[in-house]
Parts: sequence; C-alpha cells; structure tokens
Amino acid sequence: MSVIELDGLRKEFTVRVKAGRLRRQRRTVTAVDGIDLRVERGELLGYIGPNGAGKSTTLKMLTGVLSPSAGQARVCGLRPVADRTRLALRIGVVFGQRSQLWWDLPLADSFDLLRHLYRVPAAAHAARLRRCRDLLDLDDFLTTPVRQLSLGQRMRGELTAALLHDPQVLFLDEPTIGLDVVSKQAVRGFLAELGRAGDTTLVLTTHDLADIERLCARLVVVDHGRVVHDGSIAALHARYGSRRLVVADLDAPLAVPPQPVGAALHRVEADGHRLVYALESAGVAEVISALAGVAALRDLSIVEPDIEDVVARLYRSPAPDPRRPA
Ligand SMILES: Nc1ncnc2c1ncn2[C@@H]1O[C@H](COP(=O)(O)OP(=O)(O)OP(=O)(O)O)[C@@H](O)[C@H]1O
Repeated sequence: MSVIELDGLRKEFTVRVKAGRLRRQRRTVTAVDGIDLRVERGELLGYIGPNGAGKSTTLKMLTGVLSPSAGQARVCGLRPVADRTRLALRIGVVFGQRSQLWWDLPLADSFDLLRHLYRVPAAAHAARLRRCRDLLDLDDFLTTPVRQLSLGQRMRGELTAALLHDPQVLFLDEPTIGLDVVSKQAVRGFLAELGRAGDTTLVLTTHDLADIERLCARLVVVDHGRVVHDGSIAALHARYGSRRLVVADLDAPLAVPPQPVGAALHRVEADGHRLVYALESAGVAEVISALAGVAALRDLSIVEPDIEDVVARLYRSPAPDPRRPA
C-alpha cells in the first residue's frame, strides 16, 4: 500500500462574482482537477506549480481540512476527513504562514503540551526533542515566548512541533518562505537528514526551487489543478531539452569557432572572446580538445542547467488538455 493514494481527486469552489452594478453570479472554480498520485514510504516529493495551481487545496484535502468534491484520497490508509483524528497521529503539518505553537508560551512549553496532546511516552519525547535540539540548534531560544521568536527560529520550532509524535508523513507548505540564507540552510539540512533516515515521507510545496533541488528526488508539477510533470528533475530537464553549457573565454576571437560533434555553439559574447557551447551528446572534454587545438583558452566554466528556467518554461506552456493524461 502506498502512503499516499489519490484517485481522480477534485475540488471545486463556488464563488460569487460581480455581474453588473448590483447583481452577483455564481461561478465554479476548479482548484484541483482530477489528480492521480501514489507516494511511497520514505519518498521526498516536491509538489510545485504556479500561483493558484491548486497546491494548497490539495494539501488541505490530504490533511483533512477540506473534503474533495470528487475522487478519493487515502493517507496512511485513512480517509483524511472521515478519519481526521486518527490521521492527526500519523501526519505532521508545517504551513509556513500558520503556527501550531502557543503564541504566549515559551517554545519548550508548547512542546510539552504537544507531548500530552499526542500522548507521547516521556522517554520517546525526550529522545526526539534532543535530536531536534541538536540538529536545529534550538537551545538558545527554548525558553523564549513564541511571539518573540524570529521567523527562522519559529520555523525551527514548527518543524520540531510537527515531528515530536513521529509522524509517517510530513506535509510542508512553503517551509522556507521569508527565511534568511542561514535559516534556510538549517531547515533544508534538517529535512535532508530526515529524508536520509528513510522512514518519513515528505511532501513539500514551495516556490523556492532550491528547496526542491536540495531535497526532492521526485518532482510533481501541477498547473490548473492537473499534474503536468511527475518525475525527477533530470527528467524535467531532458523533457525540455535544457543542456549543460561550457563557457570558454579566449585570449583572442576566432574567425571560425570550432563545431565539436555533439555540442552546439549556443552564443558568442564579448566580441568573440567568449564562446558558449551547449552539450548534447558530447562531454566537456570534447569541447575543450576542439578548442585547445585552435585557440588560447583563458578560462573555462561549466554551467549546469537551471531549474528555474525549465520550470518557468513549463509554467508558461499552454494549460493542459483535460481530455489527455499528463
Ligand atoms: N476557499 C476558496 N474559495 C474559492 N476559491 C478558492 C478557495 N481556495 C482556493 N481557491 C481557488 O482555487 C485555486 C487554487 O488555489 P490554491 O490556493 O490551492 O493554489 P496554490 O497552488 O496553493 O497557489 P499559491 O502558490 O498562490 O499558494 C485558485 O484559483 C484559488 O483562487
């Protein structure tokens, strides 16, 4: 059994829109438009899409906050809405914009309350808290009231709070939003460590693609409520033909730049002093040897394909045809 099973999951909202000076008309917004998905134990899944694609609505259905309009969701074998209380013991949730901590209490007291709420045995609680304290550097602010914590400190507290009952699945909605680089690294490092342990399934939605690159072996891209890509980041690059680039700076421009087999001359810059090759079937060595025979090389660098570029191209492509599977 997969940890997450979605079959034709759909959510429609009815909204009232202005139709003239006084009249209002009902309109149906399809936020999630038939999602089929299987996520296995220990998978780290990036769930991304442009604004309004239906990511949060999907997470809300998976965590029992919203009922689907059609289709089915199973998380840890449970129906998220009908079995919400039992599900709460098996999942952890971190929503960047919302808190599950007690605002006026010191962070440590929130953790203690959560221990009682989830009925975690004292020894197991202490061991898990110790691990989070070490990995997330919590000790400096454990006695600080939550409302006085910085955003980065609070997020580290939220992650701890979501994990103290040892959930099978952790849902994270924009966990690094608004964090500085150091806090981002701390959060990503912690999640990577959690992923390496292999027991917890992670579902991560984010607009920060560096989160995905650092953490997720599998990427699901949604648009207009439908899945438009499901696979690795490498598969996404392959699908959109993004290639590694070799940037060669020359002492002097060449009248005829070489054309190594398996690499395309992508751009000529700096009045011919810089040649940029896109690798197709050739490797970096072939480009270097083709250049070394005819030019004096001053510098050489390799530019990996940029996930931001390829995802932007995917977001700009036309809306998926609802009659065709992604
Ligand atoms: N409660 C609601 N009532 C009406 N429409 C809603 C409601 N919640 C979401 N929607 C609509 O459903 C669509 C999907 O919204 P959702 O918040 O799931 O997108 P998202 O992918 O999480 O976007 P973002 O990246 O901006 O957070 C949007 O068109 C949104 O306006």
